[in-house]
Amino acid sequence: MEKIAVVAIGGNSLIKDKNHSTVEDQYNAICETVSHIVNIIEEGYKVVITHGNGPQVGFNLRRSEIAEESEGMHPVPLVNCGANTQGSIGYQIQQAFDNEFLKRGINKKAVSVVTQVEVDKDDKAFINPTKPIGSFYTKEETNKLRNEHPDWVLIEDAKRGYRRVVPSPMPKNVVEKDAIKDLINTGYVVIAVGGGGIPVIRDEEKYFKGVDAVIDKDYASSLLAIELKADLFIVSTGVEKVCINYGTDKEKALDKLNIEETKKLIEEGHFAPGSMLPKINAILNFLENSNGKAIITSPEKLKESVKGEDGTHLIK
Ligand SMILES: Nc1ncnc2c1ncn2[C@@H]1O[C@H](COP(=O)(O)OP(=O)(O)O)[C@@H](O)[C@H]1O
Ligand SMILES: NC(=O)OP(=O)(O)O
Repeated sequence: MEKIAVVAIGGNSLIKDKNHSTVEDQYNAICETVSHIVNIIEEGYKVVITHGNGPQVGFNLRRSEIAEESEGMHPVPLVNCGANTQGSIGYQIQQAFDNEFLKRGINKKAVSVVTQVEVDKDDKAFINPTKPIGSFYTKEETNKLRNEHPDWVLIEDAKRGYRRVVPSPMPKNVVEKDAIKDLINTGYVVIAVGGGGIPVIRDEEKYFKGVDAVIDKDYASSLLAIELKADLFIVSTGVEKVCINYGTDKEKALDKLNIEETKKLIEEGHFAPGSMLPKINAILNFLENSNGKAIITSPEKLKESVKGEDGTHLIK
C-alpha cells in the first residue's frame, strides 16, 4: 500500500527573496519545488501539500485597505483575504503539478481543497496578535505607520525587519478532512489547509462563521497529518537540516532527533521562536499523536531525505 506524506511548503517555495515576489516569480518558485515533490511521488508516496500565506494574505489585506482609502471600495475582511490566498496559491501549485506530470508522462492530477479549520472562539490569540503578515518595514517606516494606523500592531520579525501581526489561534479541526481523504484515496495529489486553513468558529447554534485571523501553517499541517494517519510529515523550508547553535560559529547540523532529545534542545533555546520553533513544536505534536515520522529539509533535498540520505529526521 502506498504511504501518505504531508509536505508543508514554506515561504522560500513561494517567494525566493524580496526581489522576486511578483505573481510570475511565485509560479516559477512553485514549479521548482513541485518538481522536487514529484520525485517523492515517484518514490511511492501519496502526497498532500500544505502551504503558507503570510506575505500574500498581508498584501491582499493592504490592497483592500488602499482601495478603500483611495476609491471608497468595500473592504475585504482578513478571513476572506486568507481564503483568496488558498485559491490563488492553490491554483499555481495545482497547475505546476499538472504540468510536471505531463512533462514526465505521469498519469496523475492535483486538486486544491478550499479548507476551513475550526479554532476556539476564546483562544487567547485573539487578544494577543503574533502572526506576521505582508511586507517588511524599516524602523522609520514602522514609526510612521504606527501614527497613521493606530489600530495596527507591528513587531520585529526574527530580526528581519518590522511586520504587522494578526491573531493566530491554534487549529482544532479540519472541516473538510473527509473530502481530503476521499481525494487522496482516489489518487489525487491534494493541496489543503493552505495558509493554515480558513479560520472558522462555531456560533451558539453550532453554525460555522469565519473569523479574522491567520492560522500557523505548520500547526495546521501537523493536525492534518494526524487526521490522515500520515506515515511522513515533511516540513520543506530554507535549510537542509536543523542545527544547534544556528547562525553561530558553533553551528552543527543534526541528522536524527527523537522526542526527548528535541525537547531538551527546545529548553536550551536552539530554535528561533518566529521561525524554527513552531515547526519543531508542530512536528512534536505529530510524533506524539501518530505512528509517523517527520523530516525537516529544503526543497532541493526532498528526494535524498525521503531515501534517508539527507535532512533532519525526527522520530518517536
Ligand atoms: N536551529 C535552527 N536550525 C535551522 N534553521 C533555523 C534554526 N533556527 C532558526 N532557523 C531559521 O528558520 C528558517 C525556517 O523558518 P521560516 O523561514 O520562518 O520558515 P518557512 O519556510 O515556513 O517560511 C530557516 O530557514 C532558518 O533560517
Ligand atoms: N499561514 C502561515 O503560517 O503562513 P507563513 O508560513 O507564510 O507564515
